[in-house]
Parts: sequence; C-alpha cells; structure tokens
Amino acid sequence: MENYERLEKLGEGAAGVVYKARDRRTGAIVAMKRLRPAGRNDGQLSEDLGREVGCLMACRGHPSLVEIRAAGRDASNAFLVMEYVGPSLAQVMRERAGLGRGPFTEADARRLMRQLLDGAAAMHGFAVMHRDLKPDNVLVDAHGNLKICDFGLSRFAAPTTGAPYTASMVTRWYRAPELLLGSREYDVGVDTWALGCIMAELLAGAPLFPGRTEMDQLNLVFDTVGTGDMTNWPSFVRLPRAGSPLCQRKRPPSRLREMFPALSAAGFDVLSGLLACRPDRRLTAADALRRPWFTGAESPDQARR
Ligand SMILES: Nc1ncnc2c1ncn2[C@@H]1O[C@H](COP(=O)(O)OP(=O)(O)OP(=O)(O)O)[C@@H](O)[C@H]1O
Repeated sequence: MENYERLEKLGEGAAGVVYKARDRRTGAIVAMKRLRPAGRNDGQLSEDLGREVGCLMACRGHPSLVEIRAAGRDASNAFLVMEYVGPSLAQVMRERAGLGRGPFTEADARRLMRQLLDGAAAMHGFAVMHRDLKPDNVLVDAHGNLKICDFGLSRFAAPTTGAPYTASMVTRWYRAPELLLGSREYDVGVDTWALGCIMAELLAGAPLFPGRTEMDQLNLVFDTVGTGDMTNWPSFVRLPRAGSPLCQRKRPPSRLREMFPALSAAGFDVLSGLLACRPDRRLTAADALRRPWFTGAESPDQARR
C-alpha cells in the first residue's frame, strides 16, 4: 500500500476507516479503506478482506457499483483501494434537509432508484447479496449519479455456499421483516426491501421505519404495511420468531398509500412491490425495472448524466 499517499479521512464505520488517497504512480485520487482488526485475529481479518474483495471483484464494471482498484495486507491491517466517488447519499440528504430543500421530487427519485435497482440487479445476477443497503452505503458522484459501496457484509448466495446465513444482517431501519423474524434462509429479497426503504426516504426526506429496537422495528413495519401478507406466507410458521405476540396482534391494512398520497400510481406500484412483507411476493430488482414507472415514455430524468 506504499503506492498510495494518504490524504484526509472520508468516513469511519464499524468495519474500518476510509481515507482519500493519491496513487503515487499516476496521481489519481482514490478511496482507501483500512479494515479495523478490532477483536479479529489475523485469519479472520484476511477472511473479511477476501469476502469483500471477492464480491467487489464479481461486481466490477457496473456504473452503479463502486469499483475496486487494489487490495492488500500489511502486518496488522488489511486495505481496499476503490475509485473515489463522493459523499454518501445519507450526507447529501442531510445537507439538503439543512438547506431546507426538502425531499427529492418523484422524477429525481425515479432517476436515482433506476440506478440503484440497476446496480442491485447486476449484483444479484452475480449471486452477490449486499446485506447492508442503506443511504450511508450509497455514494453520490460529481454528476449526481449513485454507486453502491461497502460490500463488507456481502456474500455469495451460490448453491454451494447456501443457507443458513446469519440473521443479524442489515442496519435495523432497512432490515426486511423475514430478518427481523429471525430467518436464516433469506435471499436477495433482503436487499430489495432495503431499496424500498431507501425509495421511501428519497420521497419523504426521512427514514420510513426508524425503529429504536428490533421489536420496535417490527412493530413499525407491521403498523405500516399490515401483517396479513406475512402471516399468510407458507414459510412464515418456520420463522424463529413467528410466535411473537407482535405477529398475532390485529392490525389495520397497509397505510403505505396514505403516507405517499402525491406519488403516481406507477411509482406506488414499485414502492409497494419492493416493500411487500412476503419475500416471495416482493419485487426483484430486475422485475422492478420492468414496471411501468421505469418503462413509461423515456424522459430526460431517466438518462444517466
Ligand atoms: N469509494 C469511496 N469514495 C468516496 N467516499 C467513500 C468511498 N467509500 C467509502 N467512502 C466514505 O466512507 C464512509 C464509510 O465507508 P464504508 O461504509 O465502506 O465503511 P464501513 O466501515 O464498512 O462503514 P459501516 O460500518 O458504517 O458500514 C462512507 O459512508 C463514505 O462516506
């Protein structure tokens, strides 16, 4: 990693610290992530790096997925070098709110969701589950285009390395109901649920389900979209927390439409499809892109700038 000159810190998360850096050989600006060993032994650190690098390598070449440039280790740290993109979508949304600019228009939300879904469809096509999609893990480039980053929790969903997976994945506010109910046999639907939460946040300017605890999270989800759909799912009874009183409580039907009265019918079709409680009824990223919201008359907002 001696080829890179470290510049300012860009961000810090549970897994590591990300710096802006300059490639001494070419002068190019890159982002360099140093994985923090915190309680991990050498073997685990190499395994974490290997998994993140493997998923990033599989996804290389898609404009909506951050590109890996190099990876390596020294005696105590592991490093990942990526293209430098720009601030996170979470930062951009906070800045917009600070400037009183409010949420994104439906046209802007559609342009941004098209990019995220396109990236997710490609990633899922390579059998990669991201498992931590949220506005902090989406970067915004200088032209306002989005790139999914932080593959630190991602893994391959290939048949050979199939379920059971770890249930405690995805940051709570973006966690799909099957994960909240303890499922260890989930699929890429956990990513599309998170994308539904992001779409709602773009349109509303605030997180859709800001739960304080896991159970509060489940309550918020069920209070918003109802439980009928989930409890009718044939696999529901096999979920570890299917017996939770939260699942038995009577709830009114979905009030998602009331929360987004100004959203077009085509936009709501995508939002409600991504936020289907039952994983088998949830839109896949590829299916979402085939819905009329995206396939309607080509408009300038749909083009990648
Ligand atoms: N390629 C990049 N270009 C520009 N900034 C980046 C890049 N990658 C990461 N960052 C910045 O660093 C922050 C942390 O990156 P990342 O999410 O990969 O780290 P992490 O330690 O896994 O974080 P967390 O624990 O929050 O998931 C991002 O939110 C972003 O602000």
